Amino acid sequence: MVNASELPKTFNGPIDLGIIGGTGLYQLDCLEAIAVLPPVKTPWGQTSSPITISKITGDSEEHFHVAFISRHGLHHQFSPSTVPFRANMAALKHLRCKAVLSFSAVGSLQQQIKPRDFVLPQQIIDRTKGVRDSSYFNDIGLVAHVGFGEPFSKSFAEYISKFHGILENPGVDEPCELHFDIDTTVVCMEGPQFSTRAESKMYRMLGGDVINMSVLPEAKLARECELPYQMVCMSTDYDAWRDEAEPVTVETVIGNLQNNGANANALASAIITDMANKMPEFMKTGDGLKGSIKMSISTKPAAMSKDALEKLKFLFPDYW
Ligand SMILES: CSC[C@H]1O[C@H](OP(=O)(O)O)[C@H](O)[C@@H]1O
Ligand SMILES: Nc1ncnc2[nH]cnc12
Repeated sequence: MVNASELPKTFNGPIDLGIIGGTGLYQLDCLEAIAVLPPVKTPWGQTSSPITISKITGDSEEHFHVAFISRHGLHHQFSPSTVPFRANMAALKHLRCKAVLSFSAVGSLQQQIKPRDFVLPQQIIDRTKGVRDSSYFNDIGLVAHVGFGEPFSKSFAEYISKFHGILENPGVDEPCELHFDIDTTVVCMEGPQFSTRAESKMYRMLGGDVINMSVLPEAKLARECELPYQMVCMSTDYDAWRDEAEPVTVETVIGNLQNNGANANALASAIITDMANKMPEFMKTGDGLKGSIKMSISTKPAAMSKDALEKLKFLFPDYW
C-alpha cells in the first residue's frame, strides 16, 4: 500500500459518495486511496480530518469516487460536542458528493438489538443541548427552514438493507442482524458522559431503539445540503436500562468495535462495488431533495445578506 504522504493532496473531479466514519472507524481498509486532501478549509472552519479519496472501477470500466472523513479526527481528538459537523458536511457537498453514508457506534435500547447488530434508523429524537452549530441558515440575512420529518433517506436505507447477509459474527452462535424498519429511532444525546439508568429507561418509553451522540446535527446538515443521508448504527452495548446489568462503559464499547469495524468494511465494500457497477436511482435523481433549499428560504431577496450568500456559494455554486 502507498504511504498517504506520497499521494496527491488535491483532487479535481466530482465525488460520488461521501462516507463519515465514527468511533473505531478512522479509515476504511477496503478502499485504496488515490489522494489525501489535508483537512479542508470551509466557510464554517476546517474538517475534522484529512479527506481520503478512493477510486473504484465498475464492470463497465466507469470510475466511482468515494471521499472518507473521520468524524472525531484521525486520533479521536474531537468530542461529540466539538466535531466540526458543518465543515465536514460542507466539504462533502463542495466535493459534489451525491449521497452520504455515515457510520456510528451506538448503544442499544432494545433487547432484540444485540451488541454487534447493525441498525438503519429512520427517525431521530433530539436530546442534544443546543451547544452545537446545527445549521447553515441561522445567520441574520438568510433564514431557511428545511423539512426534516423524515430525516434519513429511505431509498438509501432500502439499498443498504439488501446487503444484510454480509454481516458476520465469528465465534458466536447468534448471527449479527441488520435491523431496518420505518419507525426505528435513534436518540441523540449530548454526552460526553453516558446516560443515567433513569434517562436510558425514559428513552425506551419515548420509543428510542438505539442511542448515540453524533447523528445530530449531521443529519440536519446533510438535509440542508440536499444530500441523501443514511447512518449505519453499529451496536456496541445495552446502554444503562437493564437493571440486572452494569451500565455501559467505554470498555464495553471498545470490546465490540473490532467486529463492528470488520463488518463496516465488508458492508461499505459491498455497497461501493454495487454502486460502481450501477449508480442507484436515488443518487442519480437526488432522492427528491434537489432544489429543496431554494424553496425553504424565508428571507426576501432584498434583505439577503451578501456575506451569508457568499458563504453559501461554497455549497450551492449555481443557486444565487
Ligand atoms: C466511545 S462511545 C461514545 C461515542 O461513540 C459514538 O461515536 P460515533 O457516533 O462517532 O461512532 C457516539 O456517538 C459517541 O460519540
Ligand atoms: N450507550 C451509548 N450511549 C451513547 N452513545 C454511545 N455510543 C456507543 N454506545 C453508546
